[in-house]
Amino acid sequence: MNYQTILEEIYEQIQPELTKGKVASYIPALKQVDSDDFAMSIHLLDGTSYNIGSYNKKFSIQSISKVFTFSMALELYSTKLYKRVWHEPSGNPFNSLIQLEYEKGIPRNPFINAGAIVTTDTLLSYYKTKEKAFEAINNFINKLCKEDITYNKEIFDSELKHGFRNQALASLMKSFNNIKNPIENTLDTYFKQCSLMMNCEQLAKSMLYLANHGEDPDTKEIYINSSRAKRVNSLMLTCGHYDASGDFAFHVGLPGKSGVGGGIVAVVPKKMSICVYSPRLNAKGNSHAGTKALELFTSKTKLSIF
Ligand SMILES: NC(=O)CC[C@H](N)C(=O)O
Repeated sequence: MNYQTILEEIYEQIQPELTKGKVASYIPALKQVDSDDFAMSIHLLDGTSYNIGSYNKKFSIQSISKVFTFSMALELYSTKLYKRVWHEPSGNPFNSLIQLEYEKGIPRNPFINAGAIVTTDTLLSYYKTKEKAFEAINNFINKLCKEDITYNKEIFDSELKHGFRNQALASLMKSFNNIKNPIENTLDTYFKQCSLMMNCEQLAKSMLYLANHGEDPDTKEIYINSSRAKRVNSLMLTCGHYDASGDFAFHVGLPGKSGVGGGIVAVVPKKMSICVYSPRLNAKGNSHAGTKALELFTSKTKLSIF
């Protein structure tokens, strides 16, 4: 299959979609992007990669970071992690508080904000300080993408200043004793992981371990064991797009994870990983053109898992 030609076709067909949707503004610093931007990268297990658009441009990975922190926490805590965060779709927006009150502070899954905050809290307990916890997260991703990435201080500060809902989620969970560290330390680490900056090519490369049973196809390093890789992929499929996860599975048919920075990563098991970027979001907080581009990709290649 000629993947470069497929990317070129998608690039052409996606143009009318690039002006639809809205860039996230509830974190003010996220607004400072070229709103009609588009990029897509594919990384195959044999190391070959294909790119189109502004694939070298870094953006804030936001909730895509939740895939990395969940992988790390699962490796450290195994099934004990599920006592503090479940593995069911929430059917609610990513920053919703309602279900959390009913369900006594146990978030539905690690890919909504509440679940990701708990996951980060478990890493903080393990690494003891917020500096060491963030360093471990940053190093984990550096290793996966084989480059040193950094966080954007302006985006981090903006989220810290405007993250009222996340503070509410963390406080509510603390009241149920499901946050073990001081809230400010857990949120500091969570906001930093969200403000990590990566480009499409780096993100696609970083996801390869999930297309390969948890193992780096290049170095053979095992990041997570194969049954845990299965768990991460299945949660990406069922929960990776919040209350649009069903819609994403319906139209795209791949495990995927979005972030409000406009990125989406997707995994074609045993074949490749993909990243697409376009900052305008649909009503559910997922990249509008990014979702459409992935739908075009699986339609053209028949590489959906279904
Ligand atoms: N969906 C997202 O990407 C949300 C992440 C964002 N940092 C938040 O907590 O609101």
